Amino acid sequence: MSYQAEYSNAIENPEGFWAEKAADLPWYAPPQQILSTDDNGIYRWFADGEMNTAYMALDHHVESGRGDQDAVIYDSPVSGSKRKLTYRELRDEVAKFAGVLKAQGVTKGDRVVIYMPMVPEALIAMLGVARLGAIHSVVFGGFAPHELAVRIDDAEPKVVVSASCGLEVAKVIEYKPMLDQAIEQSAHKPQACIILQRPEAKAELTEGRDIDWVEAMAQAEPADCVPVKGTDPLYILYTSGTTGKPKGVVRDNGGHAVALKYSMKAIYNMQPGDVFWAASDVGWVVGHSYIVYGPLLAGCTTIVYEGKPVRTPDAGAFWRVVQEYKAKALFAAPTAFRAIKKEDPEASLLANYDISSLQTIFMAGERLDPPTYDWTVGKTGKPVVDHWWQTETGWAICGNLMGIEPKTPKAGSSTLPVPGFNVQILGVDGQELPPGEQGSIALKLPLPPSCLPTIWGDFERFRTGYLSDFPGYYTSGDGGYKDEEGYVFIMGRTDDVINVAGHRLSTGEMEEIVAAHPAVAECAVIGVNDPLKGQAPIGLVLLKDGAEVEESQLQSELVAMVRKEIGPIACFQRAIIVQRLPKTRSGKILRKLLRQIADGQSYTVPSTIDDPASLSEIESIMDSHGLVQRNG
Ligand SMILES: CCC(=O)SCCNC(=O)CCNC(=O)[C@H](O)C(C)(C)COP(=O)(O)OP(=O)(O)OC[C@H]1O[C@@H](n2cnc3c(N)ncnc32)[C@H](O)[C@@H]1OP(=O)(O)O
Repeated sequence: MSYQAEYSNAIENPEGFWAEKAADLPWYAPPQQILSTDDNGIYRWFADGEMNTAYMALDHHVESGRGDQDAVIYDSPVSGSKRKLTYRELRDEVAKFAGVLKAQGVTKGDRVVIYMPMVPEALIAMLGVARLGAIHSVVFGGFAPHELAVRIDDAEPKVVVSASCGLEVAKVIEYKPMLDQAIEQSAHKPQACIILQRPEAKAELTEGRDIDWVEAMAQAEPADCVPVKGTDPLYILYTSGTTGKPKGVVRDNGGHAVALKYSMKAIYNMQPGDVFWAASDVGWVVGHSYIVYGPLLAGCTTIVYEGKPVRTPDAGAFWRVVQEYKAKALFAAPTAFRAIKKEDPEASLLANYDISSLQTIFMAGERLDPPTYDWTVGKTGKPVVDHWWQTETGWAICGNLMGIEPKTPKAGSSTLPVPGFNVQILGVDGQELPPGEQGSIALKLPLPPSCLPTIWGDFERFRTGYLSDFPGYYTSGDGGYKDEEGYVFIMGRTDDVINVAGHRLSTGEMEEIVAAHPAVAECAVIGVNDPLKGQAPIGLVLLKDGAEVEESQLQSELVAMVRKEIGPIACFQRAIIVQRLPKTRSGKILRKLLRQIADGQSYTVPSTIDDPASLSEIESIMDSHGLVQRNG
């Protein structure tokens, strides 16, 4: 089948196309209703199908003879441990953990928050929740207590699952005190917390609320899979929006399973039994889709890696893991390869390893810049596939379909739309733009299976945030263009969301934190180009009249505040004092112009500017602080 035939089939006959893909999964009752609309008027997939995602990902494989195959390989250079679980072992652990949750009263539709490091128990917890037809919400371990509290209040979990600690390079991060602080801050109180004690730190358990993972598992009765409808939620995953309140992206069980199973073959060219490695974290959508559900639904072996691309112990870490487990596909964010390139520019450590099992390197999570693309292709000799997707979709919108018809790649492009996604570049008037012209990237409805049907508890936010800019389309929030051959080039966000080391963050939220400093009258936080992390946030701060504070003192206080409220992953390290911020006559800060100045790009002064002199003024302050990049 050619790419074109597959793509046209999915767009022209979506119900037939996805009915066929759904038939590739073991439903309890196969869906008769393939595409329908819900009470909000949103397209939904497989509404009347009956299924259980954990059954499809585990029990089904054991029943069909895959029980002795490795399901999960855990490799943790930071703790010095390795462990393998077969499909049978994983199924049994998951059934027992589902029993632990059931004993706490967790039933279908209940929420369970999971705040865990990269250990197999994180997957066991996720799949255990899915087994009961409950809804998990995994919170990335790099988030601070405040972020966890916001998510606890929104998801209102019956139970929280966590660990005593996470392990970063040469440091132990105690999770349990952060969980305690979060629960103290949140209005909603979970009735129980299940805590995995790790040898590197022992957590104090709160009497009457906290339960020891090992003790609970020892007493647990395995629980059976609970059937759910295709449209019942499997998980909520929070992602940054333009304000401080994250958006709870809701993922259906049915569409998710169908899309991920399809993607494992079509995009990643994986067969049952192959080893797939997504070097991400279960706290991100890449981790949900391609550390946990995609590989397991497809009968592959997945690698859970608790380490970094560098410093664990060196920049050969990725090549070592590929060699040791014969990984066929490696999926990571471009920032990981920039980190390797920085420490080992000639990739000389690669010569120590045999990476012949590796067929393709996949990258996503942020824009893949052409120098990183060229370096990775040049040094590894492997095809590199840049693919573009979002937490909201759960899988790739554009990519190079390695299992259908690999296309000639173009550096800077995520190749072509994936079957099911009708990708269009729209101008401000909603009209499709010709090749080469940059505009908003919009997806014509219906979206294919797995894409979000709502924001948890806030349909209106979903409607206004995604569906109201261009009627009949989903607005991605990313801008870009297509070339004459239809290749899609993603150029970056059109809103105030930034991407730091593959972590999607809100500058609006950082502004709220910075503005809370007693000396700050007003501020703008912008994302500027960063050679390692892709983007980095910087704060431009206007002091209150009479406020007396040294710039360096203010900077360290603001850095500490952002770190405390959001977490270390915000990488907020620079803040400078300015005399005024460039604004329109109606008082809107010209953030895009500030970004262009910092990135050394040419810019057009808008006719609506209040005072054009404010631009040269701010440029000279930013320049004097080394915050203006000189290109070329
Ligand atoms: C396609 C849809 C999507 O976009 S899904 C999102 C995909 N994104 C990803 O997979 C993320 C890719 N990025 C990474 O894996 C890391 O950033 C890599 C490249 C490995 C670099 O790691 P690192 O050197 O730690 O830098 P960083 O910027 O990530 O971390 C900054 C500070 O945060 C800390 N941190 C990080 N992770 C955790 C964690 N799980 N728990 C606790 N702390 C964490 C780091 O230690 C670092 O702290 P510090 O500032 O040094 O004190």
